[in-house]
Amino acid sequence: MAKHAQLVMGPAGSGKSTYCDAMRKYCEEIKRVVHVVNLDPAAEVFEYPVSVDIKNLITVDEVMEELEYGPNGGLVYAMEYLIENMDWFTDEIGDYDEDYLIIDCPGQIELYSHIPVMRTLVETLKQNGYNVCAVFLVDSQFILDSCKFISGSLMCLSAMIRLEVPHINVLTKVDIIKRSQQIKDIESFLEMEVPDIVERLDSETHNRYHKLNRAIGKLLEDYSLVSFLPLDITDQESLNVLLQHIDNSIQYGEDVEPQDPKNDFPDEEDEDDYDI
Ligand SMILES: Nc1nc2c(ncn2[C@@H]2O[C@H](COP(=O)(O)OP(=O)(O)OP(=O)(O)O)[C@@H](O)[C@H]2O)c(=O)[nH]1
Ligand SMILES: [Mg+2]
Repeated sequence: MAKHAQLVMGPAGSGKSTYCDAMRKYCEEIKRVVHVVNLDPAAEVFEYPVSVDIKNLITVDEVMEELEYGPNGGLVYAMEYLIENMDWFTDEIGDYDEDYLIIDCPGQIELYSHIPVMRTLVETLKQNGYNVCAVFLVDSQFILDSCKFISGSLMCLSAMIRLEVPHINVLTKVDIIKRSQQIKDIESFLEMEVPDIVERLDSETHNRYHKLNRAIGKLLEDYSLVSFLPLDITDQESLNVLLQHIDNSIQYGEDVEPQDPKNDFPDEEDEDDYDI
């Protein structure tokens, strides 16, 4: 039987560890046996029980002390050390062969952009029989205008292209957006077609960038990338919809009906939006 894992990635503070805990709790409620793997060698406090912890292999503090690296260099060194010790990782996850893994990654963006750590990790998981879904989290507050939206989308695209596994982009902290009355701004981005986003971008940038705006728009359109699933972790139904998308992408379970992420925005006035 195929094994299944979510690789939870995204920039610093985007809500990865909070998501891992919320998703773990939700999975436990629906009687799915899950284990959370911590791959952040600088993490200090955990909300979730840690089943596999990179800190048992190496910590950023050790690297900083012994090699006199700074925190970012220390993190990169520790992740490269993990890659050189993939046997350790394979042994550790081997204890949870039957179960679903949720893997909490560090937030340094260079891990996703220009060093091959995540790619090697994904390859190792695949070799061990795992179907992996990349769950890429972006803080919803960072896509509230078209420039940020485009840069967030390109960040997701770069991770997606490097990993070559099913990929789901998630907008986190929607509970905050709901409270601050900015939900309509986010909704308008999620509903917008790429040409409209480019038009909006044009109106916010100098003429000399318009050609570039269109080229970026085409890139995003070609990869069908402007697709985010909004997540309000205070709403069980929001977690349910996201989990169904992830399950569907990695063929977990048999009766999962796919839905268009753009239609799944959690709407306080219309709870029926979530009915599947
Ligand atoms: N209200 C709200 N706060 C959130 C949510 N997700 C995360 N936070 C808060 O955002 C901060 C960062 O969350 P983390 O889960 O630590 O983010 P992270 O991506 O794991 O951060 P790094 O590991 O440092 O990259 C914390 O203060 C969380 O409590 C959310 O869905 N809603
Ligand atoms: Mg974290």
